Amino acid sequence: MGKRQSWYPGHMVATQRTIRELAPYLSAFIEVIDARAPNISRHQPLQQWIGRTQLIMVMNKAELADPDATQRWLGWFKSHGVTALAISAQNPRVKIEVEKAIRRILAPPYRLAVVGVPNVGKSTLLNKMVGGHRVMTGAKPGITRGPQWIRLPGGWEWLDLPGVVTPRHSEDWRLKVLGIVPSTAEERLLLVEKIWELVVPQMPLPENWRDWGRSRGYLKTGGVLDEQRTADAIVLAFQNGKFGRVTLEEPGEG
Ligand SMILES: Nc1nc2c(ncn2[C@@H]2O[C@H](COP(=O)(O)OP(=O)(O)OP(=O)(O)O)[C@@H](O)[C@H]2O)c(=O)[nH]1
Repeated sequence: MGKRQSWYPGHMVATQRTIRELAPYLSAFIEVIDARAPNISRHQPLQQWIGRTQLIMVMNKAELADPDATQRWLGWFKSHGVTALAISAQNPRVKIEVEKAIRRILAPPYRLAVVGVPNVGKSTLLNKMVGGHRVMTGAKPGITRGPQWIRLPGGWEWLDLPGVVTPRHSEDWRLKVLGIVPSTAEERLLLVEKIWELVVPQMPLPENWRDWGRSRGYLKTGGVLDEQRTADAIVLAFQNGKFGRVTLEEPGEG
């Protein structure tokens, strides 16, 4: 219980202060969200923290999301006056796509920072945007990891800041399914039921997830199914898109 309440609050206070202080010097904040859960993977207070600085919503891991749902989300953001784009940070063309989108709405110099909840692909995106220019500073205790500017030709200035913010609904099963909030082994035995309900209609899969585990040979001594190993494997496979492209929330749901 205690662990749930103290989802690194000290870190959050520091992040909020850093973001508030930096906002006036930046052209835009790039908020990376998970395209499979674009609302609950947002950090709602961010808009308020950054004041009048532009917010660009980047729906990452789009290749894992339902493409029709992604279109609905892009339309929803547009209708709410929010600049949004759907990307795959692992795609080799991502730098070109993101730069093009930014050029459309901002003028140089482009002073940008990437923020977002854990595991949405912030580092992957930043590394793609700055190529080999990223300055790695130690994240170990005792080594200060402050924000650093990475200046590139063409007026691109990326701020390498430890921009992790916390998800608001940290108990939401969807954030656990996506690996944004860590799940316990026990929770994964419940998450697997939800995943199975979602993916069975889309894929040729056995009706019961346990049969999937048996077919993979996830057995303990004596031939008994290893439920935990099966559940862990299913959660991981879902996160990596092995059970198809699934979006977990629709615009306007809540
Ligand atoms: N399938 C897929 N995986 C991605 C994509 N972008 C990042 N990842 C993976 O998602 C995981 C998290 O990526 P990171 O770039 O470390 O995410 P982060 O937001 O910096 O994570 P924190 O350091 O926890 O804040 C890694 O395993 C990446 O390889 C994407 O577009 N598609």
